[in-house]
Amino acid sequence: TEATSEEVDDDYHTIIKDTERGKGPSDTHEFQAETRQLLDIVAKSLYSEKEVFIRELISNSSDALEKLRYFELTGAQVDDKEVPLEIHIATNDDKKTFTIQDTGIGLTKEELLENLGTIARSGSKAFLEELADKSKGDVRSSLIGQFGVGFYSTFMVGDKVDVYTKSYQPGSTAYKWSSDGSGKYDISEAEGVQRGTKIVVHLKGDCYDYAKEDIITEVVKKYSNFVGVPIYLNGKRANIVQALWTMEPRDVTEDMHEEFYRYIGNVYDKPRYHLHYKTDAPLNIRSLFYVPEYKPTMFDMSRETDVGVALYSRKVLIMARANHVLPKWLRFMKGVVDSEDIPLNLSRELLQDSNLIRKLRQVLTNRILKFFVDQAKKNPLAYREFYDDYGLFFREGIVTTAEQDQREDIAKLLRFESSKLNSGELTSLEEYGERMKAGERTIYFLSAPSRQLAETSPYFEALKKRDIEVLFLYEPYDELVLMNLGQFDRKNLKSIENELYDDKEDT
Ligand SMILES: Nc1nc(Cl)c2cnn(Cc3ccc(Br)cc3F)c2n1
Repeated sequence: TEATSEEVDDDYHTIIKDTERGKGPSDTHEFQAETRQLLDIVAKSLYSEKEVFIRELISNSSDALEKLRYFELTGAQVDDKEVPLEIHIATNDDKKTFTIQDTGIGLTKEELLENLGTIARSGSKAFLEELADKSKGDVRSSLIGQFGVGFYSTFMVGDKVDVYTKSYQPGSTAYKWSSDGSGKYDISEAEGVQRGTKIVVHLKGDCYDYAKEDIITEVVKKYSNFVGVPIYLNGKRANIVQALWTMEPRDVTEDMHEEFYRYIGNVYDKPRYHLHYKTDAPLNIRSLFYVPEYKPTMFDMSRETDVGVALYSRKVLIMARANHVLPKWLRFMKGVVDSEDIPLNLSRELLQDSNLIRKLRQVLTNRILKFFVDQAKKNPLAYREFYDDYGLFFREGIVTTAEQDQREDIAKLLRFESSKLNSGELTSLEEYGERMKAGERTIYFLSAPSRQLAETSPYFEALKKRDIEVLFLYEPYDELVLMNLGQFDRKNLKSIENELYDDKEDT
C-alpha cells in the first residue's frame, strides 16, 4: 500500500536544495597535463563497470566527513558545527542528473585549481605510469581512491559536471567548478552553498540509468557497507545499519549478519561463526559475536590494536574498541556488547577494573565457551577447521587464566591425536575420560615430533602392554599446556615420560 503522507514525512529528510548559484565572473582554465592524463585514464580505461563512479563519490564524501569529524574532535574551528555529518544523493529522471552532497570539509580554491594534480604530480610520473599500467588491477583503483581522484570517474557517465563547494574553515568563500571533462574547466565564486561539497552530474545519453532511484538504491546498498555515515537517497535513509543485536535472533538473516560483520569488523570477509546472545540475568546483555572466516595472521595473534568488541548502552556507542570486555585470549572475536547496566559515562580506567565489567566478562566468556562446545558437537568438521586456525588462542587462555574451573572449561575445547584413534583423528579430554576403565585416575600423554616416533617410543610400549590410552602431542607447547593444566575433571594429567619412574618406585 502507498505510505500515507505523514509516514513519508517522518522518515523524509534531505539537505539538497536548489539554492546554489555561481556569482560574479567565471574564469576558464586549461587542465594541467598530468590532470588531463589522470582524467583520461580514470574516465576512459580504469573501471570495468561505470557504476563505480558512485562508489568513488561516496567514498570521497565519506573521507570528507571523517576528516571533518576528526577536526571537530581535535577542537578545530568548524563552520556550521550544528550541520549533521551526512551524505545525500538525489536522482532526477526528468533532468537526467545524479547529485551527491556531503556536509564534509569541502574543497578550498587551491584544491579546485588542481592541487590534486600537484598531489599526483608529487609522484606524478610514477603515479601516472602505475595508473596507466593495466596489469596493476586493484592496486590502481586503490591508488585512485587514495587521492580522491576517483572524482574524475564522473566523466565516464557525465558530459557536464558542476561542483559547488564551501570549505569548513569559518568565513571561507564558496565556489562553483564546472567542466565537460574535455580539457577546460570554469571556476567562479558561488552563493547559497552549504558547508561541504555538492556534485551535480549531467548524465550522458547512454547513462540515464543513473538518474533512476531504484538503480541507485542497489548500487548504494552494494557499496554502502563500508561507510560509517548516514546516506540518504531522495530523502530516504539508504544505508540502514540496524542494531542487529537488539533484534530477535530468528529475525536476523545470514546476509544481515554478513553485512553487519563487515561493517563492524571493517573487514571484507564473512564470519565463520556468529553467536547472538541476549540475557537479562545476572546482567542485561544484548550481544552479537563473530569469528572471522580468515585464518588469523601472526599479526592478528600478537596485535594489541583494534582488538575488542564495541561497547554500547541502549544502542548508544560507549566505546568502539572495549578490549577488557572479553579476556585477551578471546581477542579474535569481533562483535558488539550492549548492556543497559553500563553507565554511559564509562571511562577507560573504569573499564579496566570495575566489578560490573568483571562480571560481564565472566558471563560472556562462559557463554562463548559453551557456544564452541556446542558447535564442536553440532558440526565436528567445521570445528576441526576452526580449531586448526584458532586453537592457539585456547592454549593461551589456559596458561593465562588463574581459576582452575575456567581453565578446565577452556580445556574442553582442546583436541589431540590418541593411541586409540587412527592417525589424523582427534579426540577431547572428555572423550578420553569416557573411555577410561573404572578406577583409573590418570590421563596419559606423550609429547613426540610425530605419531611414528610416539608409537615406537619405549615409554609408549609399556602403556600399550597395559592397554592404556595415551594422547599424542606433536607440538611442544601442547605438552606445556597440559603440564600447566595439571588436572582435568578430577583426573591427573601425566606425561608417560615420568610414568616409568613411578613404575620403578612401585617395584
Ligand atoms: N566530496 C569531496 N569532498 C572533498 Cl573535501 C574532496 C576533495 N577532493 N575531492 C575529490 C574532488 C577532486 C576535484 C574536484 Br574539481 C572535485 C572533487 F570532489 C573531494 N570530494
